[in-house]
Amino acid sequence: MIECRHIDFSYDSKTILQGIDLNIENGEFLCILGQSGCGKSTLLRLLAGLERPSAGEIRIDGEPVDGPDRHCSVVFQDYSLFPWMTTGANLTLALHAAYPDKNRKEVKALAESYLETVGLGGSFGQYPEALSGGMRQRAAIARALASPSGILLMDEPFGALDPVNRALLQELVRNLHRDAGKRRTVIFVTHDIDEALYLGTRLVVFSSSPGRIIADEENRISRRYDRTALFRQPEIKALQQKIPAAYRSDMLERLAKRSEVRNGGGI
Ligand SMILES: Nc1ncnc2c1ncn2[C@@H]1O[C@H](COP(=O)(O)OP(=O)(O)OP(=O)(O)O)[C@@H](O)[C@H]1O
Repeated sequence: MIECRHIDFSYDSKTILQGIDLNIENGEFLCILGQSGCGKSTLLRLLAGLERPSAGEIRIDGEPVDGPDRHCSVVFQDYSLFPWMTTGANLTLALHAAYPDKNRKEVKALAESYLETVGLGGSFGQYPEALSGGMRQRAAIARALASPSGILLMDEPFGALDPVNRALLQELVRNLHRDAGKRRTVIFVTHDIDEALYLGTRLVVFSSSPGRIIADEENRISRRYDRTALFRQPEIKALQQKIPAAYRSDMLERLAKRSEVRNGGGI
């Protein structure tokens, strides 16, 4: 379980996140939405232990996060692979760390099976630059899955993909999450509300300047239907209204504040 208690975060004097209280249960697929610059990636960096909160505390399974965290693996939009290593070597590196008792042959077989899982069988000896964007992102997902961490942090992982590859990878990640049950928690940043509704069992919306949680919605039916049927459900249609409404009210609030400041300043 991940607990964020009253998290504040600033860069220099600029407050990026303010008062984030968020508990995430094992097995959740939490999608984070919000305008550009509202601090979504910053929260992922805090969860991964790559930054530390200015105030508040993050705990994973009861332990405070105070450095790069072994519970988390990360997939970014720009394909988180080492470009100087083959796809296979990218995976075996993660696997050697995860399974120090396995020999080279066993680790290689395991890496090949992860590549197979994401539809990349046969790409073990290829370098990332020889793969298409969609293939690189599959390999990055395979590497994240190969690490023993139960928490997968995904930062707009499909943002650079064409619609067909995007849909295929959504399917892949959704199935992998469903099959892992409570063993895999996913925290997924996206700008795409429909992607969040298809993948997420819970959707959180951040306000901007500073980032605060302005909506927190459960999506109880996300795993019950295929894509076409899901988007016909009244619950999903309601969320398709509710989520943009949260964005709109945040924007109106900020515009109102700005005009208050202007009027106060006599402009
Ligand atoms: N290293 C840094 N130094 C100073 N400010 C930073 C740094 N990294 C990010 N910021 C600022 O922090 C704020 C939040 O950035 P972050 O990347 O978390 O936003 P985001 O919601 O993920 O945005 P996007 O949707 O565009 O990816 C932005 O205003 C950004 O300019």
